Amino acid sequence: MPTLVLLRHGESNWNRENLFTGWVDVDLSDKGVKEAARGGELLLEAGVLPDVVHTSVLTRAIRTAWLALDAAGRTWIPVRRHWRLNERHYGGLQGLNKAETLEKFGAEQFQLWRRSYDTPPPEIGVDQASGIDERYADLAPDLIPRTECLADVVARMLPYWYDAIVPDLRAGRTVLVAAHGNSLRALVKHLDGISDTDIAGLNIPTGIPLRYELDDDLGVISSGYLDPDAAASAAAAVAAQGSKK
Ligand SMILES: O=C(O)[C@@H](CO)OP(=O)(O)O
Repeated sequence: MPTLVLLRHGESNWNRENLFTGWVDVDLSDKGVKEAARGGELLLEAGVLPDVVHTSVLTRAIRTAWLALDAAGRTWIPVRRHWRLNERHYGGLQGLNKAETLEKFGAEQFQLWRRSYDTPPPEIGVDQASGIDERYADLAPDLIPRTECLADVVARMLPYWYDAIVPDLRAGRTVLVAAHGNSLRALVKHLDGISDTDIAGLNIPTGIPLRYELDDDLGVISSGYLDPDAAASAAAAVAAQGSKK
């Protein structure tokens, strides 16, 4: 029975400061480092030992994967990284404070940009796009986003799911995916068949492994956080981020 574990990176320095982050390569805060290690301890305690890990190309997910695997005694497993697991590109909101953005544009516009399925934030200019970062040097310029809504993330994430993650699951491996709030919301939407409307209410907490047991056709048999109480309160805190200065 294939097992898939989704792990959002630990708190980043910009999560701590309540800033929209997206593709900006922000590192973990001290609390995030601890959360990542705790995530690995939860894996160990639950006997969920990954055989392979997939991460985005952003430092906060890469470090989280390593810290969690270190705590679980699994640093030696194969690692694959891909930009398709990156956080949603937040366009012109990147670097802005969430509470100030809510105050300036109002709750409705804020929620549309932040959680609607198909309304992207304002686009950034070509010169500001992440193509200047060498980790994206081999990417066709057209593929480098200048903003994304969640529908865009689903569209760019799914090819990696089918091409790289599904084969590992079909081979019977326990697969860890260390990624981001919105790239994981896109994956959970796909796995659980959540509607375009209902996905607005789903928030993923930092550093708490979310385990899926899948059948041979990769349908979901069961899923749950390894620390459900902590996950519920942390997800509620993510949902409320607009009101936190
Ligand atoms: O800023 C971001 O990139 C994301 C994740 O931290 O934020 P939000 O939860 O508001 O989509």
